[in-house]
Amino acid sequence: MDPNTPPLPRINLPASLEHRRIPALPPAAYYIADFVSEEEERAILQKVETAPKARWRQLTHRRLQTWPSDLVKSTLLDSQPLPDWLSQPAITRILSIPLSDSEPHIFASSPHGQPNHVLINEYPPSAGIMPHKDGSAYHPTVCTVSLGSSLCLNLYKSKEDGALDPEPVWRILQEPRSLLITTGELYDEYLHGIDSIPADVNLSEQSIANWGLLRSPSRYKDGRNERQIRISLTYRDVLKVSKLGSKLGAFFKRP
Ligand SMILES: O=C(O)CCC(=O)C(=O)O
Ligand SMILES: [Fe+2]
Repeated sequence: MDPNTPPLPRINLPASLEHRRIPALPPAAYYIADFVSEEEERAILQKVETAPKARWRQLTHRRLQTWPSDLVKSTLLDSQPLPDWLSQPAITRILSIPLSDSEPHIFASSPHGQPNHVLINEYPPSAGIMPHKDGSAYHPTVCTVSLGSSLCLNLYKSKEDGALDPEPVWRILQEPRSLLITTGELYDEYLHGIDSIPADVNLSEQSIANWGLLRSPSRYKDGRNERQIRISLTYRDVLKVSKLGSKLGAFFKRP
């Protein structure tokens, strides 16, 4: 190849999110299989892995980091911006995709016009997360970048009596380097969770809501996904930001 030929753009984003809407789901969820390149994935994983030890919070089966900091009473103490490696390329790319031909990007109607908080979860192969809702601290738009391994996110509905129906209503397969965006009813009315199992099974066009948008559906034609370590980056806009944060920052300082 001519050494002067510029490298081909590795990421082809859709012209709008509408092109990547998951049609089987209530309004609205979007899935972009190739959201970051392999090179970008490696660079982000390296940053996550080499973060200072004090950044990690160890739970029983998984560990997590919060950037720029933990919430205090559902409030983000506005002491530091997100580091570059979390805003580039992910936030820039999210903001560059219009919702539709006639609408701006998905955070245009959120209080800060973009995500201001990132939760990083690391799941060993058999780890998951109990069904839950994300609560009222955030604007109801969740952007999840998956790295390292595929797994299924389950969506559940509460029964009339408020109890959880243990059978998921839908399953979404998240491949490495993908972006999943969930909004609206999916945020307010449904719960989401990840099974604590070493492999996702019974994967098929019938059982996986975003099958038609997967990068490599043929990889799962035996219906199985053996899990490896998966890292997820969850981008959200925290509604309440305290300017006091910069003054209190010293008390909540993170390395
Ligand atoms: O890792 C994921 O995809 C989900 C994480 C999640 O639901 C949360 O941290 O609230
Ligand atoms: Fe969640």
